[in-house]
Amino acid sequence: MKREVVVIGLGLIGGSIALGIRKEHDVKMIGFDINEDQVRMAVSLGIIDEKAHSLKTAVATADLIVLAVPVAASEKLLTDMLSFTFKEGAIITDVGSTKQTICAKAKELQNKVSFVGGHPMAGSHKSGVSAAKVHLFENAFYVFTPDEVTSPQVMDTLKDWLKGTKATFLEMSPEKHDEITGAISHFPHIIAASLVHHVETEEDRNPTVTRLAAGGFRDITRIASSSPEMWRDILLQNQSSLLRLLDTWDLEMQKVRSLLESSDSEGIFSYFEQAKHFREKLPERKKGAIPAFYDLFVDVPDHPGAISDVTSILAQSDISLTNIRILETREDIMGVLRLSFRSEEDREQAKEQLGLHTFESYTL
Ligand SMILES: NC(=O)c1ccc[n+]([C@@H]2O[C@H](COP(=O)([O-])OP(=O)(O)OC[C@H]3O[C@@H](n4cnc5c(N)ncnc54)[C@H](O)[C@@H]3O)[C@@H](O)[C@H]2O)c1
Ligand SMILES: O=C(O)C(=O)C[C@]1(C(=O)O)C=C[C@@H](O)C=C1
Repeated sequence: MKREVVVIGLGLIGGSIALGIRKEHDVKMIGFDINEDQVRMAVSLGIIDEKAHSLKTAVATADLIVLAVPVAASEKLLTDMLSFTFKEGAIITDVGSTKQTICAKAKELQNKVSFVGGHPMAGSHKSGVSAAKVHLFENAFYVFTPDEVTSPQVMDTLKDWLKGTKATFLEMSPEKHDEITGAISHFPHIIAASLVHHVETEEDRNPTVTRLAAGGFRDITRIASSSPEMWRDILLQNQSSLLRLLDTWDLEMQKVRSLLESSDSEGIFSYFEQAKHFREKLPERKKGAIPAFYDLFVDVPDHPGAISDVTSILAQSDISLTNIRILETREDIMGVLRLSFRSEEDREQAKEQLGLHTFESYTL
């Protein structure tokens, strides 16, 4: 009999985790989602074998249960599970971007089943199972938040289940997790959304502002296209860290204001210089707060056929693209193509091949 895995929430992350598990384990993959379209899509993409008609029944025989729903829904599902029965030795884990509330709630299940909080720290602004990828977490950090009752055997079993994600596992307390992700993930999402609102306000004075909003603005606000439901829940569950970060952010902005008010040329230069140094010291190959995909930017002349020239070169070299996007940043002169690859190796190879055909390309 095959072992059974139940994934609750068949979206970007649930789908990618299911694919990662399937890569290394021959299991019966059962999916559950309140959105029937996502369930149908997950079946047709071969991500799950079948849908769970009743969550309670599916969970009762599962060896592994993965909660991959927005964090408030995870908290609610854990409450529902207080009346469920579980197979002996079963493990529940979640993938939520916050850990304290969920882990505290899961403690109530402690006498029935093992729970280990988890957070694969890579993703995308895209939602839904159609965006799921087996490589999504490759090289990313995957944080676990075991507690004092979690046995080493449970941790080993869970890591074995998830080894197909090719992520780097690490452990920390739920409190530390929320403090750190508050600073490097949750707060930046607030800033991205605020920047978009800021420009929207500016539109009243300057109606062309959105048409001209290009390069830098688009880069820094990509994550403002993420799921509002997911981010509402994250903010509410990491309220105290985020309120503290809003205070320190106010101080940061006051620092910039005073440099500008005093026309402190040297101070303004070193403000940017120090940020550049710190940014460049961040580990490049790891996923996480920094690019979730291996992107390459290619300058393309504005003439018909230029894009197909680029894709043909890649096809001839057997390099697969995971995404291609035209960035309208340099109207009428030169366009920029953003090509996304599955791995660093594919990106390097693409850069080399395009270079041989006089296409200039660069990474950010
Ligand atoms: N998107 C990211 O970049 C990212 C990265 C790491 C972790 N996470 C975390 O992963 C979780 C899922 O995020 P996602 O990006 O996959 O979202 P998603 O919107 O792609 O998928 C979530 C799915 O959960 C389903 N769902 C919602 N409530 C449910 C319920 N009560 N029962 C069953 N299904 C339910 C939705 O219908 C949807 O299909 C969130 O907790 C998020 O914090 C997200
Ligand atoms: O790349 C993105 O779009 C993301 O926002 C991914 C991101 C992040 O902030 O890095 C978002 C939330 C998750 O909990 C983990 C990863």
